Amino acid sequence: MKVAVYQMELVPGSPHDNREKVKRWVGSEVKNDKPDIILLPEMWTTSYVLEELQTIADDALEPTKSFLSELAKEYKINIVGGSIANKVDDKLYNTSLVFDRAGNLVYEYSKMHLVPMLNEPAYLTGGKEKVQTFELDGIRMGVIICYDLRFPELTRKLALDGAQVLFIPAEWPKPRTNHWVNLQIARAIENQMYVVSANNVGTLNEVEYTGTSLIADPWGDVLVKGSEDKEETLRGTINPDRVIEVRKSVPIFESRVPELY
Ligand SMILES: O=C(O)CCC(=O)C(=O)O
Repeated sequence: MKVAVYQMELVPGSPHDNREKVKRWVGSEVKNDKPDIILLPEMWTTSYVLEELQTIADDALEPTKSFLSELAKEYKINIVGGSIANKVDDKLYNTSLVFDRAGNLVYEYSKMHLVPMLNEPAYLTGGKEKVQTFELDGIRMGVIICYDLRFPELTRKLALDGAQVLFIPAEWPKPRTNHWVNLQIARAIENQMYVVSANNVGTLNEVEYTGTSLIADPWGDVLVKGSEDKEETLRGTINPDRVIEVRKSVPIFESRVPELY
């Protein structure tokens, strides 16, 4: 399964411009070498303009849900649509949308861990639904959003439910780059799964975002890593046999004793 990640520089506060950017990017990536699945960053329609979100967020996932569904259908590709600011009954959620090649919404997840360091709880509401895995082209996968990466029990739950691939849309700031990179590799090693992330780049309100999106394999080897400051595309391949191979050679899932911890 071929993956393309959009490490994107967002246009703050302009969902229309960001949707146009994504449309152009998908068009050119498909022409270059058609991926099976694409990944976008966190809050890619609006960027991190928390104070403006009440006016510019999607309304019950629209219009971005229809936009991504049409893109998936037109190009016959799977889309892990990063996440978007989503208003439901005046509450704002940070919601990820996943589409199959026919444009069907196969999963949605609202970020459950809100970031105190960025004052997110003052603006956003945490998702309350239990996490689930989803399947695309016969491969079981999961998605978490940015700060969720710091909670290993969340990713472990997805792995125990059969996920072989973890997607992470993010808007992760530069001062904590080492946490961003090392925690992703840790999640790949401890769960013996692929980790595929899309962070953004650029600066907003004096916060610099750190790029370094990556694709790590189930051994924890980084197959490809983005720069810290350039918009770019990362490409890699997911091979489910590699997950099985690694899980056989170091059988941690068989060695667990969860009744003791
Ligand atoms: O955990 C961090 O250091 C950054 C998290 C973050 O920026 C986010 O969840 O949007």
